[in-house]
Amino acid sequence: MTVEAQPVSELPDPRSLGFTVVAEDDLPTELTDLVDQVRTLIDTVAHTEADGADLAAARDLVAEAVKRIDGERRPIGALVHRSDFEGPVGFGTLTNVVEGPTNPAAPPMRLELTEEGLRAEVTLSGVYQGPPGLVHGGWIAAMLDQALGSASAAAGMPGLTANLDVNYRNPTPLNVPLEITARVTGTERRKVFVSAEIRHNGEVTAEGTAVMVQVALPG
Ligand SMILES: CCCCCCCCCC(=O)SCCNC(=O)CCNC(=O)[C@H](O)C(C)(C)COP(=O)(O)OP(=O)(O)OC[C@H]1O[C@@H](n2cnc3c(N)ncnc32)[C@H](O)[C@@H]1OP(=O)(O)O
Repeated sequence: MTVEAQPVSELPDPRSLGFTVVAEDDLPTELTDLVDQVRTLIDTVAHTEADGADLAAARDLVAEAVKRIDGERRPIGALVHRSDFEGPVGFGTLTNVVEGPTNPAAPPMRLELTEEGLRAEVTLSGVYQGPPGLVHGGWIAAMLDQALGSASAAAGMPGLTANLDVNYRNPTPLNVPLEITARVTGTERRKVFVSAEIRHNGEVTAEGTAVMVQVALPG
């Protein structure tokens, strides 16, 4: 197998396909600060032992906050463009559940380009719990899928996951830094083969491989 990334310049700009695109740098800091605060709220609500009166007061405050910002909404499918990725490979969905910058349900994770592929560090709170003290296996798969798909896209070959294979090698703990790495390992026609790992303290806790299939875009 060989890695034959198509020239990035041949990829269409999603704006030309009718997608709404927001530049990440144009997202108001008030919005990204709010996302961080809501993330804290979710974790706090999930673990609180506050009494009924405080819970009722908090519910009313949250309801008031929702009323304050509810109104015009960006469309489902709106994309965000990261300026640190060159050209068309820098697009992702704004509310992507693993990495979307406006999605408080997403962990605070950001994949960065490296010489061989992509890398991120993330610490998952108890909101992502499966077994006691450990990250849910579905979330492990989701983070690997995101890293695998993004590695293919960052190499100029965006596509959809056709097959995802995950091996859970060791328990993945909550509330500690995790490292995620991913890279393209080969291509065959429209198929892109990718591999990724999650590590804690240098030890692999989970690894995944995927077949991404590049899809023809209308245009
Ligand atoms: C840009 C920002 C980056 C964001 C990263 C996001 C990461 C998240 C990625 C995802 O979660 S994507 C969402 C989950 N995946 C899907 O919803 C995909 C659903 N499946 C499909 O839409 C189609 O099955 C698919 C596009 C994957 C393939 O259908 P096609 O009709 O285009 O392909 P076709 O059946 O002609 O097969 C093309 C090649 O792929 C191979 N293939 C297809 N399905 C496969 C499979 N399941 N496993 C292995 N190989 C497969 C197939 O054998 C063939 O290989 P060959 O070239 O050797 O003939």
